[in-house]
Amino acid sequence: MFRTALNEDQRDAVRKLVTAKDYALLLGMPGTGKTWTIAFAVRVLLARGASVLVTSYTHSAVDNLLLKLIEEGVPCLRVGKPSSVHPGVRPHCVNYDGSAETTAAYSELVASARVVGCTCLGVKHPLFSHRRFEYCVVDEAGQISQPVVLAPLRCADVFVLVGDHYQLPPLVTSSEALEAGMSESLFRRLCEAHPASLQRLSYQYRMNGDVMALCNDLTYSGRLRCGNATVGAQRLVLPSPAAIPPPRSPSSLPPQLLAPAPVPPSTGAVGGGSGAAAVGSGGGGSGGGASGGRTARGAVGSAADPPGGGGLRRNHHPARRAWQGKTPPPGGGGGGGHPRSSADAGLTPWLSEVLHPDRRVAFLDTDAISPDDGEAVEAGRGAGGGGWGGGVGRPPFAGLEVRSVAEAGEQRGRGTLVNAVECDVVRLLAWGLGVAGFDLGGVGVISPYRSQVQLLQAELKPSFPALEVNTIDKYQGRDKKVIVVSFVRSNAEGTVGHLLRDWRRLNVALSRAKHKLLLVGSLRTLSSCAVLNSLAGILRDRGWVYSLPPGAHRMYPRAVETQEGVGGTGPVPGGTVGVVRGGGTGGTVGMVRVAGGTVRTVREGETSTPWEGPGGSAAAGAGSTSDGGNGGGGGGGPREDENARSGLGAAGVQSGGRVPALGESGRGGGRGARQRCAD
Ligand SMILES: Nc1ncnc2c1ncn2[C@@H]1O[C@H](COP(=O)(O)OP(=O)(O)OP(=O)(O)O)[C@@H](O)[C@H]1O
Repeated sequence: MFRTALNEDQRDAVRKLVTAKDYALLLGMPGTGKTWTIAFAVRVLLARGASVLVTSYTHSAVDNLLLKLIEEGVPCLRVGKPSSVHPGVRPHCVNYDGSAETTAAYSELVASARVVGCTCLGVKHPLFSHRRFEYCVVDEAGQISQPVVLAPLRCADVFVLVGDHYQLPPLVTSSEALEAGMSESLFRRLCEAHPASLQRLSYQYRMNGDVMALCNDLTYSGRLRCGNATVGAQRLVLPSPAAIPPPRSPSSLPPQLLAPAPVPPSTGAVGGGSGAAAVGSGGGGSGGGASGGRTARGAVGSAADPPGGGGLRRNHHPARRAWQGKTPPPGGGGGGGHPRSSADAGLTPWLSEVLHPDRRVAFLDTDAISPDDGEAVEAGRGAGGGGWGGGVGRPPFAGLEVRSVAEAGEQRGRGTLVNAVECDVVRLLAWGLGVAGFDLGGVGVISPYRSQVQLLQAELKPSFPALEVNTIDKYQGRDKKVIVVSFVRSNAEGTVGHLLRDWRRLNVALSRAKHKLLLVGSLRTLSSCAVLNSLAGILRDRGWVYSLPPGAHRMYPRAVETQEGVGGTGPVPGGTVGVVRGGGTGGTVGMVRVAGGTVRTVREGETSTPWEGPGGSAAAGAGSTSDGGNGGGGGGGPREDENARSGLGAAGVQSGGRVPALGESGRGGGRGARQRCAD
């Protein structure tokens, strides 16, 4: 009867859901098949003659479930504006064909449907005033506030809440509402009050063994398991790894390389190379199979590291040479064969190293990139003579405050927080993946800060349109083969901010990658916060910290070139320049904060006039707190600078900053302010 094969946990879950007398709870860790299981349970209920209301907070979550049901041939009715509904579900929208010409006919459609899908807020539609269902299934229930979830629950005799309260809680921005406990979902409350009603799903089908081990160590205490050995062994496959050229010192770049070059295609091999067989095959790595991450730890630390050892700290150790030897020789591969100067000889081929398929998780530490001793600055200056965008302390934009990259990794404006060095590193990673023939549609770049997302989008999308850049919050429920996280925070004071201190946001960020997880940040800064220090400890223990060499973000000439053409798209409004930089290509780029927190890159020489460029309003994106699903939920998003957030309370960290183990309440976190400024 059913095509879906369930694992043991999923079978237990279906049993629990269909036999519930009043309610049941399903806690599904990332990628454990919640949608898969609910769809199965709904079909069982239908076979027993029941009716089911399928709901969630966002349109995308409702449609995700309906798509699965539609795929299985289940007749569904969708209530909601067709323009907000997934195209695959649209034909199932109520009265989509226009055949119901009267209100009575319209109501009859809803009254007779056995499976109806609608957002929680959509249930306020008059069509639901007389309609009752035997069951109501709420997906992503851990993210829905109590007043919102009550609306659909009152339409049914039995309800099922599905979620994971180890991921982000409901978004609440009002401090009054927070004090009243509104950031705690009903799902969480019931899980804690009535654990007997709870069924857990533990077998995940998303992350490879190393990514899963990281989530297990930090959040799930080893309870997350691989659904099968194939999932555990997944790794990046690069069609042409040898096409990644060797690094160059920016000072040695020949002038012809400073002209714009074609952007590598997002798919297909670029250049040749013979290293593919060496690095693209085999299912090695660790943590595969169905064992928990903790038990695999010892093995992971040794066997999973690429030959030559993982981790930056060992970067210059002779033992690493064997692995480095897999990268193309100087001048080889698809790098264009430009002659390398003697200054290039000792450079670490970090891009080839971190993109090596055996390195399935890596923290790329930026601390050595711009050391205070000026070493990196030396590397960053060079051809073009502009150094860091016209020189430290020399504002190229009259009347605008300038902060130089050399002074701090992060740059703050009023309401914005960006890190241009991280942006450069991410650009190189995307470029390297593209050069190696990887489809960039399989890459997601995420950051906690909306302004960093805007910077990344402005600088990366023109060159790499297939790449998806978004906030961590918006990525909940999503996955990609490769995930790159830009942490942003890098400062001498060790200030991390509320967004990153929320372990649930961190958990979401770490659990999105299927084949490769690359974390970009300042380990020194991040280690000053308890939760992130735990993460740093785990990464160090496993040998997954890779220290980027000085000047790393400027080493690969082709990628430096991609900066060209991504600058300003309109006149510069008044505001604060967060960062000014050059890169030796003659096109100095600056960051400008404009009203509403929107950040634009601009070119030297542009004037401070009101913004009229494409993309319209400077306030676009600011203050929006939902994914476009339903609105509501708490007004404008908080600003991203820490000052603006002060007074909102501590977010999501239990006493001592420890991440609560599975089964612990973590209530301190739940009561804390949720700073989803990124949304
Ligand atoms: N029993 C199973 N056997 C094989 N594959 C499965 C099984 N259950 C789920 N999957 C696969 O696991 C993947 C994740 O499933 P699903 O989207 O239902 O997970 P989820 O828990 O809803 O994910 P998220 O964490 O994004 O909410 C899907 O590709 C699905 O096909």
